[in-house]
Amino acid sequence: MRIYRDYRAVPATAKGASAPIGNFDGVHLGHQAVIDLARGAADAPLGILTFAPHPREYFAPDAPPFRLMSPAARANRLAKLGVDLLFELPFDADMAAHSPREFAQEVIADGLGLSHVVVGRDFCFGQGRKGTADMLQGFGAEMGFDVTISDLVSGGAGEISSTAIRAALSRGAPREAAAMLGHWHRIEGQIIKGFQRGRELGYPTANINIDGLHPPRFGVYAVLAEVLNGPHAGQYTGAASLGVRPMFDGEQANLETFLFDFSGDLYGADISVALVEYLRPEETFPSLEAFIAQMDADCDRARGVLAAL
Ligand SMILES: Cc1cc2nc3c(=O)[nH]c(=O)nc-3n(C[C@H](O)[C@H](O)[C@H](O)COP(=O)(O)O)c2cc1C
Ligand SMILES: Nc1ncnc2c1ncn2[C@@H]1O[C@H](COP(=O)(O)OP(=O)(O)O)[C@@H](O)[C@H]1O
Repeated sequence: MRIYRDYRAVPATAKGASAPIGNFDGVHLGHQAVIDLARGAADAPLGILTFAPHPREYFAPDAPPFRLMSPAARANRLAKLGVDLLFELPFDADMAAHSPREFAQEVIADGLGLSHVVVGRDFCFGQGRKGTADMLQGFGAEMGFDVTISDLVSGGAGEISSTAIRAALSRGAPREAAAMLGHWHRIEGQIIKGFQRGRELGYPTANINIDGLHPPRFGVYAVLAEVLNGPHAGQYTGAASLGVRPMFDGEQANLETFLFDFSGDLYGADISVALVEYLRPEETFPSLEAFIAQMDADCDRARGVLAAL
């Protein structure tokens, strides 16, 4: 998958793609359906037209974090779906100032040269969100690209949306989130140094920062982990603690993963951690012995959960 960030500098070899437009936060089943429509619509490379940062982050930079995934995690997921060309355009003052017509002309037609575009029925675009899916179809007829308008995909229990997935994660229901995502909810990042306490407790953990991401319910989870690079790259099972570590008066929330049956140095590698089951909230314990006994019990339970998958 090739990634382009400047719509004014897309080479001729990357033009002509068939692409859905959207934020694709989570790359959930609804997103996958529009991606499949774009894949099937034209005999052309499969593209994605998306933005980074998310437009809501641009317009409301101080709002609480809501993203399900970082742009890097989104790119990894899209590459796995067979996307050829990712147009990850910066959402900035220049982009926000495009009227619907200017966006269609300068970005879609001239910049990316898309042959086919797929958007959902509720799609809005351009300055002030004034552009609609029907307007885009009109621009396409004029400017030379086809537009498919997709109906919204619903799951068994209702509409599939990033909002509903966030709500499931906030409740500590990662399986409900996974049913809407079509895959486990994963948190990805680079393994950073913590306070080096874990190894003394017998539970060294691979820590990642969760800044900028929607926080799932804090607590202990059974997890599937993938170390993405470095000498220990591979798949692991584990137990992870998401939160602020009240036992040690932590403040900065992070995700700390203990990998089963592993020892080695993981600092600097990237890890992708899939939340499978919520086991319990974070707690404080009267002694380190009691804390370690609880972590032993957590790991036994997590092994059972993961063995049953
Ligand atoms: C299975 C598991 C359960 C945990 N449960 C708690 C908990 O209930 N309360 C808490 O404060 N920290 C909990 N933690 C986080 C540990 O406090 C943290 O990983 C440890 O202090 C290591 O910190 P460090 O990586 O900064 O050295 C848990 C960690 C694991 C792996
Ligand atoms: N089974 C394991 N699971 C997770 N990390 C491990 C494991 N074994 C060794 N490590 C290494 O130990 C480091 C964590 O040790 P820890 O004492 O918790 O320090 P930190 O506070 O920096 O997280 C990890 O980043 C990794 O390099």
